[in-house]
Parts: sequence; C-alpha cells; structure tokens
Amino acid sequence: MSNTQSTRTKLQALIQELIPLAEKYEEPATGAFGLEDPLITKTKQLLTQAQSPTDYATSLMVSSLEAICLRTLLHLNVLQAIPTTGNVTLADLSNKTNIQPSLLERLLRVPVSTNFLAQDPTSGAYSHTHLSLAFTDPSSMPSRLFPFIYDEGLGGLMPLLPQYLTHQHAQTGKWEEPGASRDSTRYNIETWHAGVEGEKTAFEVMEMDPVRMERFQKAMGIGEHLNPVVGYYDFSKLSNPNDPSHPILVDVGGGQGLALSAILQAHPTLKPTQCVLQDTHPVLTLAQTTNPANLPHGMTYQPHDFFAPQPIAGARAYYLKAIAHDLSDTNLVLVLKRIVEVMERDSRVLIAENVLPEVGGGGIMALMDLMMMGIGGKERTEGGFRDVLERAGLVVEGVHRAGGGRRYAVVEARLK
Ligand SMILES: C[S@@+](CC[C@H](N)C(=O)[O-])C[C@H]1O[C@@H](n2cnc3c(N)ncnc32)[C@H](O)[C@@H]1O
Repeated sequence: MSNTQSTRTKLQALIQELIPLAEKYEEPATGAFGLEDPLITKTKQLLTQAQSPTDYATSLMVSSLEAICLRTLLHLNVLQAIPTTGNVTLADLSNKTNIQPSLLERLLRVPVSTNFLAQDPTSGAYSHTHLSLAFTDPSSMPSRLFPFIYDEGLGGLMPLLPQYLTHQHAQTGKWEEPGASRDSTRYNIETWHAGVEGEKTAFEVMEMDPVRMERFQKAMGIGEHLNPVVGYYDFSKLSNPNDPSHPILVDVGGGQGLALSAILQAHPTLKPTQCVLQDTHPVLTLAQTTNPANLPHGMTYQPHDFFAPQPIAGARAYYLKAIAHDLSDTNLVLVLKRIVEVMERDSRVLIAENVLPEVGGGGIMALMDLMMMGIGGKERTEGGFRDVLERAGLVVEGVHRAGGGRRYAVVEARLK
C-alpha cells in the first residue's frame, strides 16, 4: 500500500469512529477545564493524521501568534466592540475603538484564519463565533483564565525558556529544570527576567508590583471555579469544639483566604476562631483590607514565611493549596519539615493540587506544569507526592479526588 493509501485508510477509520462520538457529544459545562470531550480528542487525531509536517509547523506558528493577537485584542477591548449579533465593518470597528484601521485589520487576520472570529467573504465585515463571544463577558471562564495565564507566564516568560536554559547551562554546566541544583525559588525564569536572580523569590518579584500582586490574588478565585475546594474531603472531621483554644485548620500560604472561606461556609461546625490564615505580610494586608473572600470575624491572620519555623503547633490540619506546585521537591520538603516539626499524632497535612497520572496528563496539565517551571515549581504525580512527603517524614493516608474527570485532589498525610 502506498503512503497516501495507508493515510486514506487511517483517515476513513478515524472518521468512522467520529460518528458515534458525535452522537454522544455533550455540550461542555460552562467553565469545564481540561475535560476534553472524546469527540475533540478524536478530531485532533484526525487533523494530525491529515496534516503534513509543514502544515503542522504552520499551524503551530499561527496558533502561537493567535494567542498574541487575542491578548492584544482583549487589551484593546476590540472583541467587546463587535456586536453580539450581526456584523461590523472595519471602518465602524475602527471608529468604535479609536484604533487605526490597518492595525485592526492585521490583528484580526489571524483569529479570522483560525475561525475564532468570522469574516464575511464579500463585505469583509466581522462577526462573533460562539468562541469569541465568550471572551466578551468579563465574568466568563475564558475571559478570566486566558489573559491571566498569558500575562503570568505563557506570553512573557515561557518563550524565554530556551534562552533561560542556555543561561543556566553557562552558570551550572547542566541542562536541567530551572533551579534544580540551586534554590529554585530564587533561581528561575521569573527572577532571572526581573534581574533579581539569586536575590528574590518569584513571589517577592510579584510583591514589588502591588497592582500585579492584587490581580494575581484576585485571579486565584478562578481556581475555585475550576476545581472546587470542598465536596470530596470531609473537613468537618477536623472540628474540635471541646477544646476551643485548639487550632484546627492552618491555611499555609492561603492568599486571600478564598479556600478557607469556602471550607468554613461548607462546614459550619468548624469555628473560625480555631482557624489561621498564613501568608506574607503584603498579601495578608491586602486580604484584610479588601476581604474578597468575605472571611468571618474571629479567625487569625498570621504573617508567616513558610520556610521559617511553623508558629502554630499541634493543629489538626495544615492545608497547603496551590503551594506544592510553586516549589521544587527540595523546597517542598523544607516547607513540609517545618510543619512536621510541630505536628502531633492526630495532625494532618492536606495538600490540595492537581495530581498528574503516571503517564501523560493532557495539554492543560502540561501547560500548568511548565507555567510552574517558570517560577521554579512543578506539578506532581501521586508517586511524586508520596516521595516528597516521605522525605519530609510523612506518610500518605489518603488521596481524596475531586472526581468529575478532574485531576484535582487533596493528598492527606500524617506523621510516619
Ligand atoms: C499560588 S498562591 C496560592 C494561594 C492560596 N493557597 C490559594 O490557593 O488561593 C501561592 C501563595 O503562596 C504565598 N507565598 C509565597 N511564598 C511564600 C512564603 N515564603 N511564605 C508564605 N507564603 C508564601 C503567596 O503570597 C501566595 O499567596
């Protein structure tokens, strides 16, 4: 069989497989994240099979550019200026946005080429597709997620990965993960890019820009929508009403307290007076002034560097959400050891994170993992969590998965 014939046979087989998948296709839930319908997975296989390597290289370049154009269009409020129904000419769009027509035309050419936006082939007028329309609602998941991920790494830092690795190789003689043989909180793409390599951590770089810090902390709320905080771990078992002075829940690096707030709301038996929110001083100041999580009165706000000795001894649980993935294995072990030093037999460490499968994991997990690489962190498999917990003197008691096809889980650990 010639190559073309064998490709045709494979394409026909894939198309046959698409038909039953199309019959079972479900409209994705709003905000569903990384839960790819089998129809989409199979369609991508079909496309890959049909593409030549040159087609593939072309689409790769175009989709990278599409992200840049889309970020720029959002920045300039262009998508919002396209009517939700009907279409708009270039001249009208230019008048509405006060943007030079030729700049607009050139920025819009890419998203039109990918069918993200529609363009009338005769008049050239632009209209929305269901995809672009979603980006006009500032509260929609795409509008919240894409600019955040783009601004926090995808657009600026990740494209520097080849240069960063070359720079690191010149210093260490090794091709390795950022900071693998140094302190990865201070040696990573973010700190190198900011010109403070070895001096500040990635989060200290962020704190140098209060506007960015506030935007980042606000954006943490997106996580609650993508991966619910409650519903798969029974936090109510931490309750200890007989000893009201006993700390029950310490949220280590808890940011604005969004997770703590969700936990307290879902488990009214937990007393706020027995809960502690720890983070850096600037972040807690922001949390107290803006209180976006609507945290109840009575809980303690405690500035604390999680590399320093843990000031709350014997709490029922030390909760770390989206902390482990900011850290290398070495640094995570250091942070966990600070907690281990003050744990009692009934104390637990609760790590809330995505748990990668041992093999693969899909595009969005790969993206999150590389985003974390930018600041010296990483996503982990269950085996990866077991390993760091073991090195810190802990043992896994359970992996409580969020379910619904999500990778998210609470990894519960106790003293060995
Ligand atoms: C990705 S955010 C997660 C926040 C929160 N746990 C959540 O899930 O919304 C990481 C948090 O760790 C905090 N952080 C970073 N380095 C820290 C340190 N050395 N000590 C304490 N908190 C730190 C940051 O200020 C930030 O709020």
